[in-house]
Amino acid sequence: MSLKSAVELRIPDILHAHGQPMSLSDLAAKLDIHPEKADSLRRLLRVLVFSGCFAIETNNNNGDGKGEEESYLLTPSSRLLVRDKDTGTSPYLLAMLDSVLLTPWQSLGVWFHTDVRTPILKAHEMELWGLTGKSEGLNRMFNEAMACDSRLVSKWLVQKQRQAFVGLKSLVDVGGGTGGLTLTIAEAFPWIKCTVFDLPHVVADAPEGTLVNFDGGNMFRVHPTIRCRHFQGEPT
Ligand SMILES: C[S@@+](CC[C@H](N)C(=O)[O-])C[C@H]1O[C@@H](n2cnc3c(N)ncnc32)[C@H](O)[C@@H]1O
Repeated sequence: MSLKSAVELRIPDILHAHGQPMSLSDLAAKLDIHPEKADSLRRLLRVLVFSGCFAIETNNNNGDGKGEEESYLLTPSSRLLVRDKDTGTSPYLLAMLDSVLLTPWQSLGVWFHTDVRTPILKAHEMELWGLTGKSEGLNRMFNEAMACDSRLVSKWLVQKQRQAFVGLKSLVDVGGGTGGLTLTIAEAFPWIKCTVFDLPHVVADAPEGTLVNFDGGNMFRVHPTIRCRHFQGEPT
């Protein structure tokens, strides 16, 4: 939850934009937090330094051990939290730490005594993809989370695994979300007719005017005629 707070406060973006170690006082000023919370900010950052999310530098401007000030900087893991088109994974982190996914943990022990299929179903009386179909905000949050996760690997896939696409004329990404992965494939291999198949409320949130066709339906009821399928994650 400390990391979630840091992402909500956009600390990774601020440290990234600063371009050099940032002092606690500069960071507090930039965040515009309540003056009484400066020490709480220092404690929050300490926790995240301890877990390797941020690094700390101590500057002694006078060289006499007095007037030392801590400065913070990104590490390789927190660099992945900078909101960036290709590698930013903040949307994924925020979705995974959203109350809709944390609430089921509160009744995990009880769930073991029941015949209910998943802890999410037990807590919300509906599976995750049903819940996203009922709330536009939740739908968008999860679609962005899935897309940023896919973007992280999509460049590697089309550059390092090109042979997997040789000879393909068409491809359907079943459960392909809003096309985070398939858009990269379509741009890299424009001769492949790419389609994303996902639930209607998900494809409704997909970008328009791209090289990818979007088709909405339930994968357990509709079986498109295709020669290559991409699956990610467990079917619900
Ligand atoms: C782990 S996510 C995969 C996300 C995707 N690979 C991307 O890049 O965004 C699983 C996807 O399966 C979809 N899904 C779940 N149940 C489905 C069903 N019955 N029919 C079609 N799609 C379904 C969800 O809507 C979700 O987008």
